[in-house]
Amino acid sequence: MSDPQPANQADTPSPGRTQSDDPRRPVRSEAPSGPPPLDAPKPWRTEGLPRDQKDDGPEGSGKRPRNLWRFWLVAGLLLLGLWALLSWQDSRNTPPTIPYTELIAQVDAGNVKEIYAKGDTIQGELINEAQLPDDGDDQTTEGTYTTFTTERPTFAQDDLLADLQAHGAVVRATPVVDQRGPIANLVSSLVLWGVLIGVSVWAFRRVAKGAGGLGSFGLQRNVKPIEKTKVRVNFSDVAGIDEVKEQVDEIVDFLKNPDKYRRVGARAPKGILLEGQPGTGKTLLARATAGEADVPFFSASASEFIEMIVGVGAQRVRQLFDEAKKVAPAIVFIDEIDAIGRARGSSRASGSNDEREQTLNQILTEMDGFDGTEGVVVMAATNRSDVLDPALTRPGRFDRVITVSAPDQVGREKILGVHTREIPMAPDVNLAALAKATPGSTGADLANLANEAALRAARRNDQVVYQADFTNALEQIQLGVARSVVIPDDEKRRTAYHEGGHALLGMLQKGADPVRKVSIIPRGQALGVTLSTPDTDRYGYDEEYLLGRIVGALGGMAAEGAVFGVVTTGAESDLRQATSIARQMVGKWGMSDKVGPMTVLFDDADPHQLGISDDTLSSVDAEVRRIITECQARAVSLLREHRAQLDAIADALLERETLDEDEVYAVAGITRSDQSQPLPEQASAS
Ligand SMILES: Nc1ncnc2c1ncn2[C@@H]1O[C@H](COP(=O)(O)OP(=O)(O)OP(=O)(O)O)[C@@H](O)[C@H]1O
Ligand SMILES: [Zn+2]
Repeated sequence: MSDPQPANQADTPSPGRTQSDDPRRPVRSEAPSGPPPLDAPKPWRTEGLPRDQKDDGPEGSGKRPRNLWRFWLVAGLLLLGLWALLSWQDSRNTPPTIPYTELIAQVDAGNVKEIYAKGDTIQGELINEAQLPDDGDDQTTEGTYTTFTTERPTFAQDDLLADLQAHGAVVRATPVVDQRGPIANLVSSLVLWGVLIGVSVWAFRRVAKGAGGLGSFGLQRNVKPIEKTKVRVNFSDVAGIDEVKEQVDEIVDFLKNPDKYRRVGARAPKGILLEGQPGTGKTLLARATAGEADVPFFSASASEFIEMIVGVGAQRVRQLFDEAKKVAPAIVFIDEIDAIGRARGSSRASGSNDEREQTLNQILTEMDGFDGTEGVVVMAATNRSDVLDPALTRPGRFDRVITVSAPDQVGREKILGVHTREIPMAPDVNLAALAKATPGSTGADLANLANEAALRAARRNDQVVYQADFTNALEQIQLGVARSVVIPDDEKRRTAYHEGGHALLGMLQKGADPVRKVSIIPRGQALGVTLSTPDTDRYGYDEEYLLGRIVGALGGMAAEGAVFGVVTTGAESDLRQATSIARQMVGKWGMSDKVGPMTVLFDDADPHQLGISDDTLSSVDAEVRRIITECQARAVSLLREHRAQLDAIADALLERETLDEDEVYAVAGITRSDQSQPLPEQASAS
């Protein structure tokens, strides 16, 4: 799941659980052992491309085995040549073997210059050339010889040493004859060094290439080319974001009929920046644009560029654009552009700065280089357009920014429609109801929901998917996967009161999001869960609502305190959530008279560096503490006042473990109808 669920989820976790702390995107419901994201970003994507269309050229994915093969072939040939040379030299230099009696004869003739003996093997050199004896020994060769080798028979009784000395021959301990000629020695040492140096250079390059060029040798061929992809996704696969689709329509038209624009000297926008939270379909939209225009799609993830050694990122950018220009009209898509496009000096930039800047500069250079007639349109995606370097959004670069936001209820229904096209569904499936129950969900969340529902039917071996599959899948996604652990009775009771506290306060406060589900079945790290979601999509919140959220978040701890008089670790994430909302109220949304209407809290920056004084910061702390303390007092007093209702919910939870919306309101004796009055929708999403 790439995106938070629209759930105000209050739970009793063990330590270590993280929660979204932005109340505008109510709390993320974690499915701790949920499936991996459907579309995990890969550096170079290959999309739905039939095998035969894949560009699998010499630099394609088949590169690695091929180059290795060539390497071993060359190395093998070299070794073979060396071996042949050496044995030729050896054969030329190997002295002929003579009979021992011949040696004795030469010694007696005084013709032996020097002798080298090791054990019974004797080598030596004559003073004058002598005729080889023709004794039929197959080891002797015809002709004359000066150097020789021979074996001394073990039964020989002569005193060879005395004989040799008597005839003035030199007896040595080192070989008289060098077995290897000088050429062979030179060649073998050269080859040895060559191989050593070659192997180390090769290994170094492999390492230096990092992910880019594993297993290849040769630098230029190493920059991984871009998967050119024929896209088979088009606008019919993108739903619920019609206003955004309209904005890219013009680009589709330009890519389809570049001449129409060229004729009148009109230029296509060079860069389009798609901005929006994860999972809203930015990548999908870019691909669909390419699919709709029927042009090649080049996709790269910016974070991949900066994992390389310095210089390679820029080189790959150059290649990306070169490849695109070759087949223009085309779309170049750069995902996660904020990974390289963060404003300089920003604190959370990752990767080496040099590499980031070089890569970014290369992208800017490439974009500046277009005169708009090449037909290459650059699309980039980010979920943090606020941190981007202004150089990126200057005119002539990514000057068209399209915000892709989470779909509204109608949009969600359409997206569910897209993702259930291939799913056989029972007549009871009600996509509209599902869309209503999933405010804040993104396209990716909904795609995941549809898939999870289908998986449930498949596990049952069913032919069709029922509404219950969808609602159960949704529950699992929103609440987490149930765990089968045995919880001791007293802890269960405490959890029942803890969740009961959250639920009751959620139901009692005017304007709060309705409670949808309360459960004391342990899920993931949590011992229990209370889920509230709004009735309608909400885009902005008022102070009263936010205070209600804090009161509700503190409700679990307050209930445990009121009933058992103890504080447990179960409130950790509740406290984090409450604190986070309070801090943002004071530091971001101007909801404190003391601090006033100014921004003190910045997402990315240290307030000190921005010149916020310590005085101001400590008054923020004081205001946060005041808000939380007041909310806590309110939680405690509300629960005391409504203790009977709290007991009723806790008892029902102990008995049934999970209560749905109707049940929990019934148990508490609260009627829902007059509960929520939708707030006027505000357009400001940030
Ligand atoms: N508007 C939509 N219509 C249909 N399906 C959608 C839509 N939005 C998202 N999806 C589904 O969610 C998946 C993930 O979306 P996508 O990768 O395009 O999101 P993204 O905004 O690029 O996310 P990220 O920022 O994480 O890369 C898509 O492959 C698609 O299945
Ligand atoms: Zn809690």
